[in-house]
This record gives sequence, C-alpha cells and structure tokens, in this order.
Amino acid sequence: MRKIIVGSRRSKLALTQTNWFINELKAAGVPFEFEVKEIVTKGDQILDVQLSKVGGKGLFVKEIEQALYDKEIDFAVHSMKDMPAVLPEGLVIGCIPPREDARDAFISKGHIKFADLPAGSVVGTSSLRRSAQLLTVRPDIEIKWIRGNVDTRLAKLETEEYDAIILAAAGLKRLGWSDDVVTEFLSVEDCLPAVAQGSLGIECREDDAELLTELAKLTDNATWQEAHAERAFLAAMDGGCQVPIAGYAKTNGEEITLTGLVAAPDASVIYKETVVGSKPEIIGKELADILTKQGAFDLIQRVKAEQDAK
Ligand SMILES: NCc1[nH]cc(CCC(=O)O)c1CC(=O)O
Repeated sequence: MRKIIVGSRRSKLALTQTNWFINELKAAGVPFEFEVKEIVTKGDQILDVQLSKVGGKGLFVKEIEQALYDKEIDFAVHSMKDMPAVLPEGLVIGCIPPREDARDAFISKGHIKFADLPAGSVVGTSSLRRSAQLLTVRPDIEIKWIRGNVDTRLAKLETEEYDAIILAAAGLKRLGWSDDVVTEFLSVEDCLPAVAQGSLGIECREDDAELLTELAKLTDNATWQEAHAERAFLAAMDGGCQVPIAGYAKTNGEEITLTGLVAAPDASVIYKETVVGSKPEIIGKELADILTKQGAFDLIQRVKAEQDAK
C-alpha cells in the first residue's frame, strides 16, 4: 500500500485541519497509508511584524510547495485563504472539501456587541480587510494589530489592552471552540470574508494521477465553484494582502452570486459590487472588470506602491 506523506504547518489549526482531512480520506476508504510531516514556514517564524509588511500569503506556503517539488511530501492541506491566487507551475488544488463557516467572529470582553462598543474601544486584528470594513461602520474605534495563532489571540484579549478581537469563525470551529466564546458572528453583508475563508485547499503535484483520483472524491462541488469564483476575482485584481480585498460567493443550484470588495486601508474609499452567473472564472473576471472601471485596480496599485516605498 502506498504511503502518502502529508505536509503540514506546525500550528494547532494546521495540524487539526490536516488530521481532519486524513480522517475523511480514511473514512472514504482510500487505499493509502498516511504520515504527517511538520514543516516550519517563514510566516510561522516572523511573529512580531504586521503580516502585510513581510510579504503576505506566500509566507505560509513557500516551504511547503518546495517540499512538494522535492517529493518530501505528497500533499498539503492549506487554509485556502492563505494560498496565493495563482499556483506555481506543476502544482494543483486536488481537492476542496465542504466549506466551514465563512464568516468573521467578533469576540469582546464582557460580550458587548460591536455596535454597542464605546467610542475609542480597541479592536485587535491584523487584517486590513477586517479593519477597513469595521472602520467604515465605526470610525470612532481604534484598530490595534495583533498576531499569533487563534489560541494566542484569544489569550491576548484577556491579558492585553484589547476590548475585542476578530477571528475567522472557521478556525474557531475547527479548533473545537464553542460558539459561546463568540459575541457575534458578523454577517457577510457587514464584513465580507476573505477570499476562500473557511475553505481548505489540498495542494499536490499535477502529475500524481493516482493521488488526484482519490482526492477528487472528497471535493464538494458547491465549495469548489465558490472558491474558484472568489479566487478568479482575487487573481484578476492582482490583490494580495497589502490591500483590503474581500470576496464571497454563494451557489444556489447552478447560479453563483459573487460579491467583491476593495477598500483603501484607512477605509476612505470602498468599492463593492455583486455579480451573478454560472461560470466561476467568468464571473470572477467580470466582477474584477466592474470594480476596475470604478477605480479599484488603480487603488490597489497605488497602495502597493506606497507600501513598497516604505
Ligand atoms: N490568516 C490566518 C488564518 N488562516 C486561516 C484562518 C482560519 C480558517 C479559515 O479562514 O479557513 C486563519 C485565522 C483567522 O483568520 O482568524
């Protein structure tokens, strides 16, 4: 029996997701053995700098992709929102299992709702996307950067000067946190999620036909369509995580509804539109074209140039 080596980041969330997926494969009766190999990525090492300043998404996946090329591992389970919009040559997403909750979760001391926070309250996030959207509704709050994994951030809410933090609902749920820790789940209308938030992407070599055949059995078609629509939008906007960008798709039968958002980091400008269609790549591009005409692409290039000049 072939032994499949599965690469995983060492964080609790990454290992939980990896083991969850391996168990799904076993439950589906795939004819493989599995071994998990932990890989420490740059993103895990640099914990003291705001993520958007040190290169963003690629940081968490580069070493893992090298291990795939070197055949040290056969596949890796990623939070799909941490994956760059375009995969490197020779690697593919071999499976997209059913999506977890895509929403952001608002967690505050004393369970005060977001709308009821006193002016000047300090909200912890390291996501420009979250901060821009929160500041749009509540320009009177203060955003303070926070890093670290999910458990670390929850601990920092207790021990440091934060009144509230925002985390992805998916991470909390996968780690087994009860909904009781969450003050409120922010609706996708109020806080549009990151592209592919809540989805897992299983990355492997495109020539590993034997593995791809087995992985394909666990793909959830609706999640696949949604993730591809959102990622097509991200790719066309040439986004990345230096710029507040969000995308959320929902399928209803054959129909896909895709909403995208691009904002200035200080929330002074927000572009947001929704398109409906049936082909993920086409609506992703169509949405990007609409926002580009409004000025969103230029905004992204301007923000990137400013960041790079720093
Ligand atoms: N950026 C880190 C990251 N990557 C994936 C998740 C959570 C799981 C997911 O969104 O799929 C998180 C933590 C968070 O944003 O709170």
